[in-house]
Amino acid sequence: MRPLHPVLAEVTARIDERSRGLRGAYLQRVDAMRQRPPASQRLGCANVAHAFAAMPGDERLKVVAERAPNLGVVTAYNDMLSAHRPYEGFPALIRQAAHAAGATVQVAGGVPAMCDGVTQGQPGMELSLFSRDTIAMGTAIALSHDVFDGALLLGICDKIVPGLLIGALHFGHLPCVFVPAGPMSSGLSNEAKAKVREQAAQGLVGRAELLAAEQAAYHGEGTCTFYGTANSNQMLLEAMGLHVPGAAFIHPHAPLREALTREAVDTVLALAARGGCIGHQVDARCIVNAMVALLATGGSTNHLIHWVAVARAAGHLIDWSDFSALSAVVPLLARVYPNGAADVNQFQAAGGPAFVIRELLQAGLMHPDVHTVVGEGLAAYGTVPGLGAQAEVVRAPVAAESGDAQVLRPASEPFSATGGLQLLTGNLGRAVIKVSAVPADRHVIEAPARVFDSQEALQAAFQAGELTGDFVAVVRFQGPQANGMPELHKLTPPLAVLQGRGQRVALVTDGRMSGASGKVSAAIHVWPEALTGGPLAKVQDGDLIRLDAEAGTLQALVPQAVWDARTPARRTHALAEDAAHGWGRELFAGMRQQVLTAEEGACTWVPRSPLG
Ligand SMILES: O=C(O)[C@H](O)[C@@H](O)[C@H](O)[C@H](O)COP(=O)(O)O
Ligand code: SF4
Repeated sequence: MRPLHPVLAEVTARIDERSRGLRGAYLQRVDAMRQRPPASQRLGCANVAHAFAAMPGDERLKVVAERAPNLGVVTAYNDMLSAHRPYEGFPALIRQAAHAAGATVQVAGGVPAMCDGVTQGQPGMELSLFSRDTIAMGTAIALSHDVFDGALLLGICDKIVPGLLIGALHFGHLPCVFVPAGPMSSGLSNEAKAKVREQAAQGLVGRAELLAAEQAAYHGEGTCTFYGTANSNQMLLEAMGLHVPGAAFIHPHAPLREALTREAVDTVLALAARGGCIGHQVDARCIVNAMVALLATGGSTNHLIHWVAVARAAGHLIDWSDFSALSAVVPLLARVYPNGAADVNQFQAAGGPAFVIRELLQAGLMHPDVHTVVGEGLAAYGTVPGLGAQAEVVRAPVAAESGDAQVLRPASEPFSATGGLQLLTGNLGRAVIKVSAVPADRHVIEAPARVFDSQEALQAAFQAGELTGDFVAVVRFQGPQANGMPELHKLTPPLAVLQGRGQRVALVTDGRMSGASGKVSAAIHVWPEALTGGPLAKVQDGDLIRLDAEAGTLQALVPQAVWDARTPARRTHALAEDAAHGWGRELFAGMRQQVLTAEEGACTWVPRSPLG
């Protein structure tokens, strides 16, 4: 194993340095909570009676008189996400496993979970980003009953894992284990699905054909099989040691899935017995390992927002310059759609997270000496699980070679020498771009601006055949304060059609894209956002815009005096009203008011700093 790469050491050290005060105060609170007596001794009699009133008598005795460990489950089960549908039966299985181990279990609470696939391109998507901190608050409400010796967190998709993690980190004294449910089996490939979408965008196929293709792609229980935000969450939880090793990408109804869930119960009980807790586990090295895992796999751009917020919840301050510094030395080891043709099942079959982690550890590109839920050291996550003779989980080291060199590469011969995510700076603000999914000849785009104040306006211009020649689509007023920073993934098919016709196109927006977005050059998460007078509000149709992912720049090539003389545009009253009403958007007005910038994690619970 090579020594730790100096850039990892340097980035980790600077995170520790800038976070010293925040992290120190956080750990003080964690340790004070850890020193208290067990729940049934520290709460008042009425509290204890209420907490365990509904438990069967023998269990009540165990937890109150015999001080058996009591586990809290926070579940994001619902029928809306194919990924979360399998969770319906998990609590019963977890209860069974806990009883077998002499412990008790209570479902501490449920949290909401939005399916970004259902809301993509719909008004509901404007609640999506804020659902993350709503889930964090729901997790806190569940755990605030304060009668737990450990927690099991059931969640997979986009905002749900970050939300559960942010919430649980505010109970950093607890040992916590995430319990995944696994991916859907492979259906129509993501590339074939995208092709039908582009045909539909051109009117070449009708709704019946498009629906048939979509339903052939999304056809059963489990997480969608592209490498979007949900599956990036799974990869990062493995890299943080917050799953039992190799739990991420096993099908929900595989026999091994049940064994892994049972193992998670034993694991959190053993962690509690050792005095482990999530607050100490998620240290700066753990956060850097997650950042590296994201970069090495071309993971979702949403994690450039969410993991800043997750880090903040544990008292760490990270920013896009940290990601950018790591991206310069972390090789791209995986090509999974949208960064390639394969899906997450093929990624798992080729070696999966275990292969990536083993390769990065060998190359000195991950911290090896970290806390995990199964013990000290990340090497345990370079193994793959299987089912033993007694239906128990057995593990073996992941294969030395990749099972498919088109999907997974060793660190010695990566797909590219740098990670797939790039910071952009310039007179249009700070932004990020995922280059790993963009053809190399589209990494630099210089073309006239076409300015839109909504995604619908761009779609209408496309349908009217107005988007001719080369252009940079500036879609603004999509920031967190404006309308909740929705994903604009519905713009991928029209822009991909135009790119396919040979037009050189790019997107620049203060909004987000989906983790499933890919082949069109997109500078996203631009801040300061247009609503607050940020530079995008000054861009006018015809301005020459240069997006240069190689140089890391995003510029309006407008004479300085002209630029300075411009007054930032304001969105229409109709757009402002639309962003504030309907679909419950009124309920999130407070979050739109106090949300921080994308680079500060779009946190809604942290006071805004004067710079923000
Ligand atoms: O960030 C993400 O990964 C996306 O939000 C993803 O969760 C969402 O479901 C996609 O939009 C679905 O992809 P399609 O819209 O292409 O089906
Ligand atoms: S991956 Fe996206 S579309 Fe699929 S279930 Fe999760 S949130 Fe919904």
